[in-house]
Amino acid sequence: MAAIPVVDFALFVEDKAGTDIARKRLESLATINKACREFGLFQVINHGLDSLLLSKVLQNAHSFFELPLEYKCKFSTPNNGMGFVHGSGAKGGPPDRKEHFMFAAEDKSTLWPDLVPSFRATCCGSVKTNAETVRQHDGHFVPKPRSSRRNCFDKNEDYFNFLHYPGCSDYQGQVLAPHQDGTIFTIVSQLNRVPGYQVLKDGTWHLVVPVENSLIINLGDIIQVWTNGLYKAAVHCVVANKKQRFSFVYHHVAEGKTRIAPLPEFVSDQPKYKSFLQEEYLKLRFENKRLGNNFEKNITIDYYLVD
Ligand SMILES: O=C(O)CCC(=O)C(=O)O
Ligand SMILES: [Fe+2]
Repeated sequence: MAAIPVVDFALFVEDKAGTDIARKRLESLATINKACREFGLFQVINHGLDSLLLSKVLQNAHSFFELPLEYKCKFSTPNNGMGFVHGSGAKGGPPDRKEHFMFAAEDKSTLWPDLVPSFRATCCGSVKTNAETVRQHDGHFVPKPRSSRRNCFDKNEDYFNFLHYPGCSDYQGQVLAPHQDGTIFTIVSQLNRVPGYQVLKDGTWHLVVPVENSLIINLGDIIQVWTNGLYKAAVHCVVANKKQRFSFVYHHVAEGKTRIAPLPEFVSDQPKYKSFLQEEYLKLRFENKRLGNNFEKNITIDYYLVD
């Protein structure tokens, strides 16, 4: 079975010179490049996200999801998909066996659960450190469009999601349906290291074993379009585990008005995708889900394929 690489990001920040470190950096970049083409995903260690902060995030997730459903539902905002969501999953497909709390990095209107006093501060702290990690490392795997570089990341429209998958003793199937993220990329922390996250490659599902203090970097649709299909948006799902599982997921998106299209340096023949706005694609996906369209009709990036 093909192994999913674990890349050490410390290599890129260490203030060291020399041929040995230069060689290791090049090797890691080659590993990342291969993983992005094959899986659309790799794991990283020494990523700059403080393990103490992540353990606080886990404590908060425990405290919040243990609260009664009735209380948690007060934090639902169905018109924008943010806040607390119980279950969900596309209509016509199996329901997802999970609950989550989603918030946008810059959204001041988020309602925070008062019964978990440190929830908000921990979340906001993680926004900052995630953003720093991205700034430091995204150049190793994100081919940024030169023309729109300036406006693409100026405005932070990123969003975060806490997920809780209750332990399943009588069910072994998927608890989060297979999908690709409509983002540039997504950073997943398998908070309590309970396995479940799987990625599809050549028709086979591969478990992404949670290595201590690691994060999953999973490429989204936007990188697939920018690279004209060279890099894959990871097809991923979560399968049931006897133990409850917590994850913390950071969705990194381009500024809404960014026009997304294959970058010229990746197009040798024909562009495979038509151009679109990042916000238009996210809205289309959300509306499609909200209106309960058929499972088969889920909007994916194939919607923009050139005929
Ligand atoms: O819970 C996980 O590990 C993955 C969640 C996920 O794929 C998502 O939020 O898009
Ligand atoms: Fe996802």
